[in-house]
Amino acid sequence: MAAEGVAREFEFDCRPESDQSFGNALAKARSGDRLTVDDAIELLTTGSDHEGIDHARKERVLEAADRRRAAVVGDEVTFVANLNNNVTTACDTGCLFCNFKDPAAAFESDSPGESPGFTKTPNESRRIVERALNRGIYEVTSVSGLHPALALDDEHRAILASLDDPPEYRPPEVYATDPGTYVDQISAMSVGGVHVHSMTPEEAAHARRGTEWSYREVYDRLANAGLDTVPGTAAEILVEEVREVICPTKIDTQGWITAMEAAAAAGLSTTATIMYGHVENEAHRARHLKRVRDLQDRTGAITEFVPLKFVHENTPLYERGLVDGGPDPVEDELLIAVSRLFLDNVDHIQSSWVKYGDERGLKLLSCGADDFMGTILSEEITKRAGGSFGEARSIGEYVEMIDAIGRRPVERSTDYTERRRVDPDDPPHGPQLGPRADGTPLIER
Ligand SMILES: C[S@@+](CC[C@H](N)C(=O)[O-])C[C@H]1O[C@@H](n2cnc3c(N)ncnc32)[C@H](O)[C@@H]1O
Ligand SMILES: Nc1c(NC[C@H](O)[C@H](O)[C@H](O)CO)[nH]c(=O)[nH]c1=O
Ligand SMILES: N[C@@H](Cc1ccc(O)cc1)C(=O)O
Ligand code: SF4
Repeated sequence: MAAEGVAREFEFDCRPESDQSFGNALAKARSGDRLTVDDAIELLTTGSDHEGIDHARKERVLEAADRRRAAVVGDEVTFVANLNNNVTTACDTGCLFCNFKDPAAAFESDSPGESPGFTKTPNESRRIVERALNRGIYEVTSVSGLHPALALDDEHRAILASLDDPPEYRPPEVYATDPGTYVDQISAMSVGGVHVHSMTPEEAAHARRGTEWSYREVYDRLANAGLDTVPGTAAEILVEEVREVICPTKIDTQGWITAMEAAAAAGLSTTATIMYGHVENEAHRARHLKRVRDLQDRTGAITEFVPLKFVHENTPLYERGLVDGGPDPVEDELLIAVSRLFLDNVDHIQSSWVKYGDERGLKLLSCGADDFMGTILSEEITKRAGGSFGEARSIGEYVEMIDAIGRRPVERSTDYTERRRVDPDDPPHGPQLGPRADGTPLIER
């Protein structure tokens, strides 16, 4: 384990410096002017002309963001009744911030011992979604490792099998469990009117490897199979010098943007994320926000922005001493606030109780965030990285927490087009927007 204070310093080209002043940046933020990257650097650092955070200035940034949130979306706090159903943990991509993955070799039929993670067949996925639908959920989120046997569809499988040296491909027969194709999994999960939120840009890249297919072709076929919206993870930090350190074999910034544009062109709306608090600095965060805002100017397809705090405990970045922890709470607050102020074209900013816990997650709802994520019912990414805030929230817990901070609890659909205000004084509380939801509580405690 890395001891405190021994984290390696990186010689990045991009430094948190600017020609702007904190005062000017704050004035622009308050009056609703579109912010520049330099403005964002000033706000994220509370002034790049001095070391450390100025707490009085920080409060001014948070206050401006909270006001902006109130002006854009009012006092509603939304949440979704959803299920996470990740298909497989097999992944050889080797991102240094990730402990969700297991080496694919551990899943081969002749591998000794039990494999540490899981791979589900399409039938298993269907049964899991069916059961959750009966409990009232209406969204399934599915993000997975890049299993070497996963191909887009049968045609893609045949192409990969015919290549002399196929990229990251091994036939399903090699493995103890066949995950089927992406199209098999999506159509299996697309049952009973559930909304399928799946196929990140990284997964879409895996679904076209070894072919000349465009991302548009891939997302068109997936949409035909029942895909509804796309999670904008795999964004991490959209600056090459950071990706080279934390995820050197992942798609690059341009690849991520191309995939997101293709999803939008295929008629799918998306979320967008940032995974922050590892080796990057405030100038990288600011540039990332600019790339997301530019993308949204072109597509208008991003329904929400999701800041993901880096959870460090069990990750190679931490174990190898490249970082000595994740972001501190002040950085979380400023990141949420500046996301709200900078992304003037994205309506919703999510606070993740999985990453921050309830107490900090609620605080972030007063720093610019207005969405409190989903019930999820199962969680593996953060848990495996060392997070400990649990795997589910009930509608009752949502209502109680949101009411306690004086805001209005609202159940929403994935794309926010359907919304239902929940009356805190009329329990019991259960989901009502799902195709089989009848208001029965999702989780009995
Ligand atoms: C685990 S991957 C699964 C989907 C797919 N393999 C991909 O990379 O897009 C989904 C996302 O989880 C997030 N993630 C992984 N490990 C994390 C960690 N230790 N802390 C915070 N977020 C993490 C990353 O943002 C990553 O893009
Ligand atoms: N922030 C996290 C999420 N957010 C996704 C939501 O649950 C939901 O799918 C989305 O808002 C679309 O409606 N999911 C996680 O599993 N972990 C997070 O940290
Ligand atoms: N699965 C991601 C979170 C996520 C999922 C879907 C989204 O649309 C956005 C974010 C994580 O836990 O880190
Ligand atoms: S972040 Fe995704 S691609 Fe990277 S190692 Fe983890 S599961 Fe694999």
